[in-house]
Amino acid sequence: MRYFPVFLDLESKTCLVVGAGPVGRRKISTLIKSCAGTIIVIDPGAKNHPLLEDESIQLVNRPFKPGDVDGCHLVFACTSDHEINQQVTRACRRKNIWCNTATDPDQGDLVLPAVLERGDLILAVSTCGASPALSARIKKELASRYGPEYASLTTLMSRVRKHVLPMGLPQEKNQRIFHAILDSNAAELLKKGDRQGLHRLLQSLLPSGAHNHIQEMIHALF
Ligand SMILES: C[C@@]1(CC(=O)O)c2cc3[nH]c(cc4nc(cc5[nH]c(cc(n2)[C@H]1CCC(=O)O)[C@@](C)(CC(=O)O)[C@@H]5CCC(=O)O)C(CC(=O)O)=C4CCC(=O)O)c(CCC(=O)O)c3CC(=O)O
Ligand SMILES: NC(=O)C1=CN([C@@H]2O[C@H](COP(=O)(O)OP(=O)(O)OC[C@H]3O[C@@H](n4cnc5c(N)ncnc54)[C@H](O)[C@@H]3O)[C@@H](O)[C@H]2O)C=CC1
Repeated sequence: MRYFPVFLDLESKTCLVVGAGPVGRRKISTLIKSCAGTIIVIDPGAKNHPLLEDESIQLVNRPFKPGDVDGCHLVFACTSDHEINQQVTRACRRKNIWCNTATDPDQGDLVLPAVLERGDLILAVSTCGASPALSARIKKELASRYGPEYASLTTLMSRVRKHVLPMGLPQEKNQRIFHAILDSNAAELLKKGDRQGLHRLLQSLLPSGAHNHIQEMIHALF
């Protein structure tokens, strides 16, 4: 495997995006959504884009200088100028800072996947730089297979787990319960908005000790 797949917790981390064109803005948008701490954006020509008005953004309207990477945990070089992106990656390398580059992936430390977000279910597709168009295509296919009901299914499964694990059943029994829900039509019931159907389904699949938590498990899923 050319790259190590991972999900980063960026809360309270400082991230820098150099270049706020369409490509840089895609990175900024994901950073805002994943609650990164401070997001510094450097671009001499950054226009008044609504994205850049987010309170987590510190916009710097001038060209990049190597010292800009100081104190950053993660840096994105997103200008369309290879030489500038190389200056960014070199500055990061000198300071051991993780760097992504939009123009010369091999010179950076990480590449970004195409991301489908369904609440806490995140489907990320990468071709390790081989074909971003293929990643985007597969993401689109996944979006039609895994609709918005999968955000609710993920919440439901997390709540079921939270109630079932403390019951102290053998691990195989827990596994059987979780897989039985996933093998059922739970996703379809969520999609159809069939609250009573889901309640009945959980009653038939969960151990009786968890039955008094079913209301709580399905709360606000519809
Ligand atoms: C290596 C990587 C570096 C990185 O940015 O981390 C990189 C590099 C490059 N992309 C280029 C082109 C395109 N990139 C896209 C789209 C996306 N590119 C993304 C990631 C990555 N792009 C990383 C590898 C990901 C992987 O391997 O899967 C996505 C998944 C995520 C994101 O950017 O947030 C996002 C999908 C968003 C979505 O739909 O979800 C399209 C769009 C399309 O099809 O519409 C095109 C045109 C079609 C094509 O060229 O395929 C070029 C050539 C530019 C030129 O021609 O000058 C380079 C440079 C090079 O390859 O040298
Ligand atoms: N990784 C990816 O997903 C993709 C990467 N690309 C590559 O990414 C590059 C950037 O794409 P776009 O955003 O469309 O380009 P763009 O040209 O629209 O935006 C680049 C931004 O960088 C800024 N910039 C220029 N010099 C700078 C400096 N010295 N310091 C700070 N900012 C500076 C510009 O003002 C501009 O706003 C393209 O050249 C392309 O090769 C293209 C498509 C997808």
